[in-house]
Amino acid sequence: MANGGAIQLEALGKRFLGPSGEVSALDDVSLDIAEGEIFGVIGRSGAGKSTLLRAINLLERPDRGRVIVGGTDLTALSAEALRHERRGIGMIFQHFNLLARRSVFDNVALPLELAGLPKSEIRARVTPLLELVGLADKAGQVPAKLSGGQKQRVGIARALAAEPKILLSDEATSALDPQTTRSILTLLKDINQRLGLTIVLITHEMSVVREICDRVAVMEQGRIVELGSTFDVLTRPAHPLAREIARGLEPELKLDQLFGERFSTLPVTQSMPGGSTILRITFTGPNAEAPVIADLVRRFNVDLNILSGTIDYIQGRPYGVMKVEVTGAVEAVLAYLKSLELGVEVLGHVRSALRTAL
Ligand SMILES: Nc1ncnc2c1ncn2[C@@H]1O[C@H](COP(=O)(O)OP(=O)(O)OP(=O)(O)O)[C@@H](O)[C@H]1O
Repeated sequence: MANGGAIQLEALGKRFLGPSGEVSALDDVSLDIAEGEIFGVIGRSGAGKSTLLRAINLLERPDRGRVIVGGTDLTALSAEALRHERRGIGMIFQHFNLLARRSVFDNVALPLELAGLPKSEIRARVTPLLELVGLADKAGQVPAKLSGGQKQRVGIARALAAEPKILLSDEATSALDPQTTRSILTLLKDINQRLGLTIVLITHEMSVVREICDRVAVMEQGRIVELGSTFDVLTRPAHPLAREIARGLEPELKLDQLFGERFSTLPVTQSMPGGSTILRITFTGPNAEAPVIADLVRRFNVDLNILSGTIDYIQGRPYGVMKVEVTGAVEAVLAYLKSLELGVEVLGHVRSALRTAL
């Protein structure tokens, strides 16, 4: 089927009756996911991420709207036809969902057994999958003997057994330590590139999104509140929640602890002469790698104290964030930074130590 891994969600709605009344888990959600894309859905607990993911294979049937996968409207299919289409959509889970008594090989073979494939064909499919996920030497082990990362590799191999076009990942790395998370994400990226698989993953960790997603949707109360390339959402978030999540990746700088009661987020006024201003500068665009700090000091003769700085690569593009304390011609500094198309935000102001002492 051409375009088998493309997903179109059209005006999905889903309500649940919870203990405190009706909850709108999906509120008019429309979304196109391209074949071969790694798409992330992020948001707080209860935002509707799982409901959205599970709507893609109709494990959760929406009350309203259409789910079109590879050009086929799943919501219009008979139970039998839906079962068939679902084979094209694999799924992996936070808690792996492996069968404890079955060996690694037999766990991966299970969907093929259920589909009635002959033993020889099952072997011919499972063996290369175990190699793909790096578990060829564990085929005879039971899951209890494996680490969390290895269990998730079994889950991935099992999800791939039916040769799906789409892989849904439901918090697949949430139970893993950061290093194992990284290795699983690397594996998913590898699978995406080698097999051209579309991957839709939900997570509450922006670090996961940053690592592998091409695009990301941010959800809140059943709605998509921000949608864009991972780079754009991380570096230029528009919605307050997206901003908060993106900022969560930056090292925390407690300005009120650093400067005590001299720090204020209120705009600078005449009552605070001689103070300094704290700026957050983001380095993207054509001047992302220009020596801006030295330039500022030279041009405007300001005092500039670097409080924190990070440089990151998102989807292979450099992105830096620096927090600085500027004493002197702040207005001119702000105008200059903006003219360079750098992001700049005033985080607050610090009264001069001298005035406090008086
Ligand atoms: N089967 C259900 N019955 C009743 N309410 C449900 C059911 N499934 C989900 N909900 C509610 O729908 C809303 C969205 O839930 P959902 O699990 O999709 O959110 P989520 O973003 O995946 O959250 P989490 O990260 O905690 O898994 C929540 O308010 C949840 O309590």
